[in-house]
Amino acid sequence: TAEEKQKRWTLNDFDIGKPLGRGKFGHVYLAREKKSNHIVALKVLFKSQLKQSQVEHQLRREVEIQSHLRHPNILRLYGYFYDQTRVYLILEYAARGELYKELQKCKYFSEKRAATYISSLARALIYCHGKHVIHRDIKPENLLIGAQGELKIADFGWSVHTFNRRRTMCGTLDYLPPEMVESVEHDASVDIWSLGVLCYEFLYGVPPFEAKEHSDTYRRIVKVDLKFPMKPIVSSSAKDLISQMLVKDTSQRLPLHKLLEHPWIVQNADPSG
Ligand SMILES: COc1ccc(C(=O)Nc2ccccc2)cc1NC(=O)CCSCc1cnc2[nH]ccc2c1
Repeated sequence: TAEEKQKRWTLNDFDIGKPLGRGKFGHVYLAREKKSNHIVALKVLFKSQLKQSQVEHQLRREVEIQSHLRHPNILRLYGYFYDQTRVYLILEYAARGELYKELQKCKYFSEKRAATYISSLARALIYCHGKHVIHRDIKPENLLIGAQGELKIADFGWSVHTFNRRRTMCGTLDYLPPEMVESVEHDASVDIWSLGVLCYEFLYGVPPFEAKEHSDTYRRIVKVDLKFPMKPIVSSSAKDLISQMLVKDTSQRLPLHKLLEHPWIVQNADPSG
């Protein structure tokens, strides 16, 4: 609400619960806001670590970006506060946890589940691109599952406004499109490539360009060395969609709104997302 928006939060406003995980810059705890009993995830970041990694400006930009994003498939950042030594992010709590753990457990997803996830992510990315935000780091580790089974894009550690594109290498190579691996200018179409990689991994349980060595993954990405295994059985319609997203020429990648009209999505995605 509006009053929650500008309220000055302090640690005393929350009961702290179990640890939810440990990020690069700090720990995340389940927490309950005392007055409303609202369950949230409280991410604690150490100022000292932010300073030594020179990411304070990035955190400020991210909080700025997040405060304008409202979408059912994007994890909310409700607010933040700080004390002498720490910065606290008040984040939405995704009750069904981390997607990559679910993917490890199931090995791979059914076509209906994969299509439902991909279409909800496409709608979230269309929303972000409409606000000139490209995410650039769509991978299973950055996705959480809400109480109704809906997917939430959860980590904006690398989202940037399209006008100030940066060429930092972020995390694993598997999800990076050729133009980022070759470190040339890139735009919102990087998210289409990553969504194609994600769709492949949802259906096969491994990313399309996986290789033992980084150098081999790099070679496979820039060559777009896309192969579909015989197992598990995947419909040709799904392969057709993936082949239209994993295209080297960024202008030839299937636009996100066209993805939502693709037969595989129309026939398999649950509209409620
Ligand atoms: C909108 O989201 C975020 C916004 C900002 C940042 C962030 O740390 N930015 C940063 C930090 C330092 C330097 C620069 C930028 C992180 C997130 N998101 C997460 O960290 C997701 C997991 S924490 C939440 C959460 C929820 N629900 C769960 N259910 C199970 C586990 C779990 C875990």
